[in-house]
Amino acid sequence: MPAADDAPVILGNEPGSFARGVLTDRHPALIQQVRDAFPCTPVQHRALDALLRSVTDGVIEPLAPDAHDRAQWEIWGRDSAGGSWFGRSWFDVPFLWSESYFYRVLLDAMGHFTDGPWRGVDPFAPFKDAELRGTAVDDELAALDGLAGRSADEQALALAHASLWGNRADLSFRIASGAAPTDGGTDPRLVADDGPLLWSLLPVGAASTVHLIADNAGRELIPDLVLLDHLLHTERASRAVLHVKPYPYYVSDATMTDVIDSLRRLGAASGYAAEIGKRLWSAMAAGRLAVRAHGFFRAPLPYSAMPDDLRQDLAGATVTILKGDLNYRRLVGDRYWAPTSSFAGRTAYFPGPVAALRTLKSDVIVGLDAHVLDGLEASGKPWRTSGTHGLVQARR
Ligand SMILES: O=P(O)(O)OC[C@@]1(O)O[C@H](CO)[C@@H](O)[C@@H]1O
Repeated sequence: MPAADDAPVILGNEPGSFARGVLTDRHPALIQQVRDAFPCTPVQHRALDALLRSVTDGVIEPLAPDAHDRAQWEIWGRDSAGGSWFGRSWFDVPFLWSESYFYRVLLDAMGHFTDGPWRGVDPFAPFKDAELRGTAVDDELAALDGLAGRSADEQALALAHASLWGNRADLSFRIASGAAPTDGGTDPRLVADDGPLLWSLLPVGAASTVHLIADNAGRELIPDLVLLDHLLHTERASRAVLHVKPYPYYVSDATMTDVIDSLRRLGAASGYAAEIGKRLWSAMAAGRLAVRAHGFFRAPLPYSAMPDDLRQDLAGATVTILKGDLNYRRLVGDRYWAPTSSFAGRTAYFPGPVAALRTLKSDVIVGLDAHVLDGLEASGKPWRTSGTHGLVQARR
């Protein structure tokens, strides 16, 4: 796998690849799940049928002429040779692009952008709600009580790991379980751990501003919020900015509605979770915690293409933390990089110090030590895509 900038872009057409499996299996299954979760109208059923036909046998169609963002997607759909992804097979265009566009068309099929009763309805809300109301979240919130008596450093480590593994919807605040070592020991599931560098970027009392680019709602967003509360409460940060998606995206990606739901869930809990909920509520009122939903967060593009206003905003961060797999793909570029190529090199364009907390769920990976890579490859297991491994990577 090449280290150079011309590393192959991940497409969906390689037989047996993870990307192809997402297009052939996950997208049709998701259409069915959405169909089953809502009392769909004939118009919606027809639109979902059309999307299913398109993703299985057809080509990528442009948005309707009156779609509010048609012109934007036409620009985003240009290839580097001046052609267009529209009219091509879903399998033959960049995976990042086809996945993003799939979600855009799915929202259209459900009438999300059309005047009428379905405008603004989140097609993924039933799944998000079920997760947020589930007993697993009760248990995870109750487990926060066990953290209250620990040192600030132990809490920081446990909460960062909870945020990381929350990306697998497998968060664990339970330091007693040994899942997330708090003694400075290494978590064997981490393929890279720049935790010490991350903490060195946020010394106590330095009036830092931390930005966090969120990923999923529910069992990931709650630990993300708890982590931000910790950074504010312990004065590792004096301001926090949470970036969410401007509309529902990638099944469970967090929107402002999800932030509100999570804050209400924390506030309605008991014990330490409720205390955290109250602090976050006050931090919002005081402007110490801000939420933003820039349109670029739903773009089918890497962050190297971010617009100037977002670049300037992130340039004001002491450190920007990116959560999850998709943000990682967009951070380093959705390509088959050499796994040992440098994380700092791949992210040099980013407008300030940056950190990634991610469980591995797709083929993209950089910044591995050669011996770590050898061990992973020797395991014979699908370590890149199974969500069994995670990473903390950072650069100043
Ligand atoms: O960003 P997340 O939530 O960690 O994961 C998103 C993701 O793993 O799910 C897709 C498969 O459905 C991948 O293509 C994509 O990267």
